[in-house]
Amino acid sequence: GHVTLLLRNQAAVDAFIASGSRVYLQELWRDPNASAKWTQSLTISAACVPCASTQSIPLEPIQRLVLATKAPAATAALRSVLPFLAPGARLLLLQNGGLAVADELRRQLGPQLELQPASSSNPTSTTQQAAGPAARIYLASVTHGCFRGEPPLDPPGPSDSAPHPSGARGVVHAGLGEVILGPLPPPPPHPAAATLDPDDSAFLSELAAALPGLALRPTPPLQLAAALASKLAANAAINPLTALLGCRNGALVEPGLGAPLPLPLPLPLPLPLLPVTGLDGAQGAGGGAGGGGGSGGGGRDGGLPGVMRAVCRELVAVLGPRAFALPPRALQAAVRGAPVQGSATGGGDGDRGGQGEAAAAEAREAEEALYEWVAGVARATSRNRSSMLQDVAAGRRTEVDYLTGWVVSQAAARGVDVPTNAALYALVKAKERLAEAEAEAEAEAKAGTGEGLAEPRGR
Ligand SMILES: CC(C)(CO)[C@@H](O)C(=O)[O-]
Repeated sequence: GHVTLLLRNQAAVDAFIASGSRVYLQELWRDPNASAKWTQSLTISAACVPCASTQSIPLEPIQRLVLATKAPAATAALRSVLPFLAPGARLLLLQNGGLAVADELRRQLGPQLELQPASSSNPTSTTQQAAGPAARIYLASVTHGCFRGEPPLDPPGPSDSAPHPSGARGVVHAGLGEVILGPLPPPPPHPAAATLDPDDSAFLSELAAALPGLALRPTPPLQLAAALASKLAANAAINPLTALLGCRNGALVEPGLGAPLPLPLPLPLPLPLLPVTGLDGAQGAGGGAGGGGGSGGGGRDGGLPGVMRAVCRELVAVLGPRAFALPPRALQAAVRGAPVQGSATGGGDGDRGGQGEAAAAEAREAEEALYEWVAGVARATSRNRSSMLQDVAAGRRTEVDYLTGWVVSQAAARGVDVPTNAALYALVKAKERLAEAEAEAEAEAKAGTGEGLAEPRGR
């Protein structure tokens, strides 16, 4: 089919055309030594919506829209293309924080997209999109590792004769993950379907077959909601910490850096820096900071893993222990080397402690499994600079409102205390404001010296 790249303004369209109207791809995961070949797309037309009517490119009714903006821009971008959507258009939303983006869409574009509002008490539909001409919305949890890169100026492959212009748009696919993609789950308390309806199934299977490099997994709404909740946990635990500390993901789980040092500390200690009189107290009380001593787990609740664990614990308290896509209990227990206890979901015999105890045990298991999964994501992406770290470093608005901010607002609505998430949220917002103020001051300084107005040098 015909692909049109919709960009934010005419300047971006002009720049894309000047760069050759193509997108280049390097699949580094296939060949990790950087010599992997660049391949190029066919020529792609580009347009911007506010100026589309004045362009020579007629914007045909959009049948399929891939919305690849950051979370804070998603609703506005979708609103801008509403008049161009064909009846029954399929919209693929790829943002981090899919659950928060879905909430915002319901609030702001619900009537236009015929979405079931969160407050609706009519649970008749299991997929929340009304029958008829309304758009069909799909959300995704994406775990591929990608970043923008510029291909070298020489021709990318033997079939290409001419070098491309400088500034060509390249994407480096560094880590192979997957795209868990399915129909927008309905808002709670409506039940989400555990199977795909035939129309969605046919569309998603066709897409998966057409794009094998994306490892696209068609997923029913119920399982998709769980995958989005788990991904949210990874983003809420990893992104704020890496953005605040300016570190790569792996540092969060690195022993001795993120993770607490084993106690007692190996000698010799760096004694010269410590006042001799305070030594006993300092070692005994300060060493287990973070509550590790109380848990009896050799400091397992301390250090940065302790913070990530607290983020997971709070998420389980807000969304419930069954909201996440976690490995089956037997597998979790096997991984930890622990015997599987009686069912915590009720109905088991020997239910002496009553339901409260069973629920607490289930919550503890979910917290532990969620933390293990999140720590695994940090290890698997250890060389990554998280998207939030990159946003902060570039002075851009982060997605924190759609990740930690969403957790905090859901917690408030349900009367649950989430002190760790609340603190991380406040810190990232402060960091955002500081970066913004710095960028403004820098721009003003440049304008004052005329530096920002200089002609670009060379070509
Ligand atoms: C999983 C993740 C945290 C890895 O860097 C990624 O979703 C990100 O950077 O936002």
